[in-house]
Amino acid sequence: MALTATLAAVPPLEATPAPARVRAELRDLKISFPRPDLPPLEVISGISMSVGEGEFVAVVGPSGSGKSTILRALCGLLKPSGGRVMVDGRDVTAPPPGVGFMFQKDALLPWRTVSGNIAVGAELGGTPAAERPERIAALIRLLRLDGFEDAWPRQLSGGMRQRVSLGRLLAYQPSLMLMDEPFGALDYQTKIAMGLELLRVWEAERRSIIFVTHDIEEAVALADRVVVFSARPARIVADYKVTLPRPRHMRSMRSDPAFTRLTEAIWSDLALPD
Ligand SMILES: Nc1ncnc2c1ncn2[C@@H]1O[C@H](COP(=O)(O)OP(=O)(O)OP(=O)(O)O)[C@@H](O)[C@H]1O
Repeated sequence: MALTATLAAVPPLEATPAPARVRAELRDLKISFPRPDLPPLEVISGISMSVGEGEFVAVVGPSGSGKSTILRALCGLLKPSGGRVMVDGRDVTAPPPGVGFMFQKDALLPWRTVSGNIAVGAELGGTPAAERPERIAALIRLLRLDGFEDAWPRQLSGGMRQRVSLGRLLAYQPSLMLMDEPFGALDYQTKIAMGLELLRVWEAERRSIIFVTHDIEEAVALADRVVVFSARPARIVADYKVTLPRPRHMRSMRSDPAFTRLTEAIWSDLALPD
């Protein structure tokens, strides 16, 4: 595969052909935080990007560059200092309907079972009560949690807990999933397995995803696009289209020269040491 095709940086927003439907859009977004006795801390300095329907976009960048901050802005938890944050064409001023969040640390309710935790998503997402049992059972099968329906969170491994969190997120039926290092706390093998699990689910359900990670290989392995942030104040230093075929197979992909070239290009963008 030609290097230029694999590493083709997506042109700036104005020139990007419109995806089928834009789910989320940041337009010249600026975010600063006030500080006592100091000038405001400028965290985001003019970021423009959009995420199309069913698109999987990974965001990588140095620690403290503002990756979580843009997710919080998309959730309506932060007011921009400038520019616009839009979900489904509307400016975000409060948590928008249809946007679901998943963090590194699971936030399962310890007093609810696996089914009960997934049910929270269905309840919040407005699934009619009569349809919930079937939907929850389908998610339990999809996430390979069969046999653990009645287990308590404390009885689960870290990977299983994140699968339940993912089940709860999917039960909410979000049109946009914001994932902030969801597998960052897991061991290497479980992280790879969870990445594959997420891809399988995403291929079945095709929700739009913004996936923040520190892990360049994870970003390339999972996403349709990888957006690279600079150090704070963040701007976009690259926006790569990942042309690796789907479904993705971790082992063969890791030996694909296109995979290596892309991870190395991002490594250079982030100015990581050799
Ligand atoms: N509510 C807040 N008030 C003041 N400063 C904040 C606030 N939230 C975030 N910051 C600052 O904004 C910067 C970016 O934080 P953010 O959590 O978005 O970075 P990140 O790229 O997600 O980092 P990491 O990769 O380490 O998780 C940091 O310097 C942080 O201290």
